[in-house]
Amino acid sequence: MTEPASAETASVRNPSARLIDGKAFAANLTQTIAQEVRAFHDRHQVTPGLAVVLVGNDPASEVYVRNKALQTHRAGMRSFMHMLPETTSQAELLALIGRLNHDPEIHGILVQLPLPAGLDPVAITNAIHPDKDVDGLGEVNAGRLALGQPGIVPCTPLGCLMLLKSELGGLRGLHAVIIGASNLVGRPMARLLLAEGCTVTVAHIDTRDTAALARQGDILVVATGCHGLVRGDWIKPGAAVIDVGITRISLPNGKTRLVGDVAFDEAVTRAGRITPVPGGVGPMTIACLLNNTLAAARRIVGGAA
Ligand SMILES: Nc1nc2c(c(=O)[nH]1)N[C@@H](CN(C=O)c1ccc(C(=O)N[C@@H](CCC(=O)O)C(=O)O)cc1)CN2
Repeated sequence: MTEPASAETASVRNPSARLIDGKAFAANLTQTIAQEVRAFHDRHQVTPGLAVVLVGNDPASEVYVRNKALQTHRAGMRSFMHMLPETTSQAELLALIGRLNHDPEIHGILVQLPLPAGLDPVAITNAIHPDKDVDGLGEVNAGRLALGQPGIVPCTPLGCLMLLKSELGGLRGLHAVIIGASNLVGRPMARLLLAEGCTVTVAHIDTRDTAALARQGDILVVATGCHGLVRGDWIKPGAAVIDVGITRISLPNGKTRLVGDVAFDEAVTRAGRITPVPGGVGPMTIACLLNNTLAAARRIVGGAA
């Protein structure tokens, strides 16, 4: 009698993973948020407002904050951009955050990272009022997530979780391996997956034999900023691979290209599902920011829809 194909043999016979289309998912989510923003406005005569603060001239950050403003408008919310010079002092930035904390037209505040050297990202993130901390990076919201309490969840891990749940359904009992332990992605991702009932392993810069750990993951989330780190043979056949890395590399023809932390051409022959770069996790980060801003406005205005 022929044995039924396991996830492993099926994936080896079918060498191309299913692409997880984060761009399409994010577009749908943004459309739903826009409808909810209209309903919220009809009920409360309030338009959710998001303040984004950029210090300095990092070209990638400039692209991200421009896209945030564009998507905020598309969702029917108000966008308040604060573009500050590289020379901005910690005291000046804290004073701005203080004003935004008290501004009734602002329901969400975000300071774009990374900040220029000399500014303390921890002190600055913690200065944002927890109810307006739509990045979920301050100690109050991070603490709530660590304790399994409701709060605002960081945008990129929230986006990864939405993609995983829509692809896999329930995650309970799966082994999730996360490579990278940053406060922005790896740590909150671990807490979210733990809350979903996954067994979670976090590999980091000092981990020995990360490849061997990665091979155990039914889910593999990679957020290291080290492009091409994860090779095809690091991936458990049939695994769901979420590539958070985005690096712009130069090509021999003088052009540039965005690539992830996963060697995509190799991974696609082993994984069951995989996010591309671009078009995978990145667009979800901005859609989840809109999601968090609407949720913050709902809480601030009175908890109603
Ligand atoms: N305060 C924060 N700073 C940073 C965060 C964050 O969540 N909060 N995340 C990243 C950058 N980021 C959002 O800020 C971000 C990165 C990438 C994308 C995105 O849509 N990427 C596209 C490609 C875009 C391009 O052409 O360059 C994709 O992957 O398809 C959105 C947001 C660090 N800082």
